[in-house]
Amino acid sequence: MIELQDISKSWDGGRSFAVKNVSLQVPTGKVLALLGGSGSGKSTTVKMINRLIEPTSGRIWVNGEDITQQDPVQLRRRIGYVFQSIGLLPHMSVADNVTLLLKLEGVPAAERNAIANRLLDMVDLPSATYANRRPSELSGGQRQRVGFARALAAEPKVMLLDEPFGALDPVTRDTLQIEFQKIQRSLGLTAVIVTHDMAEALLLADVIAVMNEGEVLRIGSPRELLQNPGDDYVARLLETPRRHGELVRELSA
Ligand SMILES: Nc1ncnc2c1ncn2[C@@H]1O[C@H](COP(=O)(O)OP(=O)(O)OP(=O)(O)O)[C@@H](O)[C@H]1O
Repeated sequence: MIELQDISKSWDGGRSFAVKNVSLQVPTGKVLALLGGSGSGKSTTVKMINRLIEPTSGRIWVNGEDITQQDPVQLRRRIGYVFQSIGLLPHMSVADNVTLLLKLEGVPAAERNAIANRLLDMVDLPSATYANRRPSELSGGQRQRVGFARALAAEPKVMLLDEPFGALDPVTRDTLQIEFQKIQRSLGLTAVIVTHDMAEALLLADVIAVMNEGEVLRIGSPRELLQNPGDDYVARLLETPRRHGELVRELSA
């Protein structure tokens, strides 16, 4: 469904690379986590999939189509995009934020309201309470849910999520991770999720690609990485969730 072939991005004419020779495949209905430290090239990689950034070289296909052949605006309407700062419009109601793109496409108001209500209920923001609020009247976690609902409004088959849970407290993050997983599975979404949190990648992803300095160091399922990190850096990233898991198990024994 999503394929990156030998993708590179340089901002300075080839002297250094934000992303270097990255090749990845995400099968239909699966979740790929791009995991790595700050500046490792995760966001740049994900933004090349919806053409917010153009690669210096390499090719990308989404659903069998070369994305360079597609109009970027049309492409972005078909790909859900959730990011940490969310970008809700403050003067609009929650419902209008969710269906903004549909309004631009000329969908009538009554239909938009019905869609907004259904999506808000889906992300556990009961529409009777939340549809008419302004974004400033929501908590950070609730705003992130609106961001999800908005990304789902165009019924995308592909979803890109850039650190969607990064700014949330651990309990809210956990709840939203589980809800995302439920929605992703029930809609059969193909997703790429950027994270620096190994525990999140282990929990949510079918495949994890570990990035460092613009390159993919290791690709594998959570089980494959746990059984064989294959690299010192990957092993170090796995240490924290492993230690936490063991500690909790010991304490509850
Ligand atoms: N517009 C830009 N111009 C020049 N360099 C850039 C630009 N955007 C990103 N970079 C550089 O590209 C590299 C990769 O950045 P990127 O945002 O992809 O990293 P990241 O892994 O997503 O990091 P973080 O977790 O901190 O968001 C960094 O060294 C960054 O400084």
